[in-house]
Amino acid sequence: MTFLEFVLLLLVLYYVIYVVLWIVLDCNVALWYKSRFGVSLSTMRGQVVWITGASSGIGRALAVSLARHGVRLVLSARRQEQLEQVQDECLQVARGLLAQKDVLILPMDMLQLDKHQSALYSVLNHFERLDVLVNNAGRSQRANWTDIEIQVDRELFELDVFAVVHLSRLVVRYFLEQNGGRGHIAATSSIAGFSPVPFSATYCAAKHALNAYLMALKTELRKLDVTIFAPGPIATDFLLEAFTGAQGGKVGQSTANQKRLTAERCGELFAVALANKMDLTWCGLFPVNLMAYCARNATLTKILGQYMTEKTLNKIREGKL
Ligand SMILES: NC(=O)c1ccc[n+]([C@@H]2O[C@H](COP(=O)([O-])OP(=O)(O)OC[C@H]3O[C@@H](n4cnc5c(N)ncnc54)[C@H](O)[C@@H]3O)[C@@H](O)[C@H]2O)c1
Repeated sequence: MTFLEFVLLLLVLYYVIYVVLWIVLDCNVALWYKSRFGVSLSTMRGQVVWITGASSGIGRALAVSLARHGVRLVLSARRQEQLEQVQDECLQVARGLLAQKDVLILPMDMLQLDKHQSALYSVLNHFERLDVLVNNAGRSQRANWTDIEIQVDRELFELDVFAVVHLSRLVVRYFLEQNGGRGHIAATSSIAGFSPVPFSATYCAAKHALNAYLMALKTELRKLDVTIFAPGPIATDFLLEAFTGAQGGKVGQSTANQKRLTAERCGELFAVALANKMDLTWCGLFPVNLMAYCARNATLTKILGQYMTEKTLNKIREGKL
């Protein structure tokens, strides 16, 4: 065998192994590797992590994963009662690593931008520090592109983009002015944030915009850690509250019996991404993971676009394939 043939063989082997990993793993290879051999979550013990949208789904699962390792938490969402339940769950799994004062409940509506500053003061008064902000609160969408009212585009962007950017700016200023420029901003984006899917045009655009805002932040402030965590379909109740195309509309559907990654697994992987300060990671069951890889590669995206019909894409994201 010539040297060239040997190199080609290695290249083919490399791709074969990678494709197999894309099929069997439920997240990107780097995240899977960090979950096994990366920095342990216990290195975050004592840090203060503020999670928005912590009352249910991914936010709740992330809070529980972090609490297990003694990470101090600020839990924000609109519903106090649900936040109290998450607080109880966190204290239970922490098994003595956390006391009640270590899990602060801070109810807030992300859309009330004028309350963001006082919410940040409350966090700092309570803990005297903040290490990580996780922008997780958000709503999805199901609607035909042509039917979406412009008010819906605006409302979705208000919550999924502008509220996140506003709160993040305040926290980044705190990092710059009182923390030597060090700190960590994270957000729950979506695979739809780099690989558009049908019937969620505003949502796809919002998550793309969010990614761009955060990537731009990282280019300006290199000392800052920025994590974009992009899940595929996850088994949460997010479709109950998801936007439609009509103003005031909600999809009101359950995701029960759909093929989706569990919120618990998603929360664990998100926690690993934070502990390892990863910049862009994603998770999802086959074929979502494979699609995410293709979307990151322009040539593969073109090929995928030619063979995936809108029906197939929709089946995948609705957990029916
Ligand atoms: N479930 C999925 O398949 C999936 C996939 C990719 C990305 N995501 C993203 O994950 C994040 C969490 O969604 P989820 O699936 O856990 O759904 P969820 O509905 O269980 O959680 C959404 C959270 O955001 C909060 N929230 C909504 N509007 C708010 C407001 N105005 N102010 C404060 N909090 C508000 C809710 O109370 C809840 O705590 C969202 O940003 C969503 O876009 C979800």
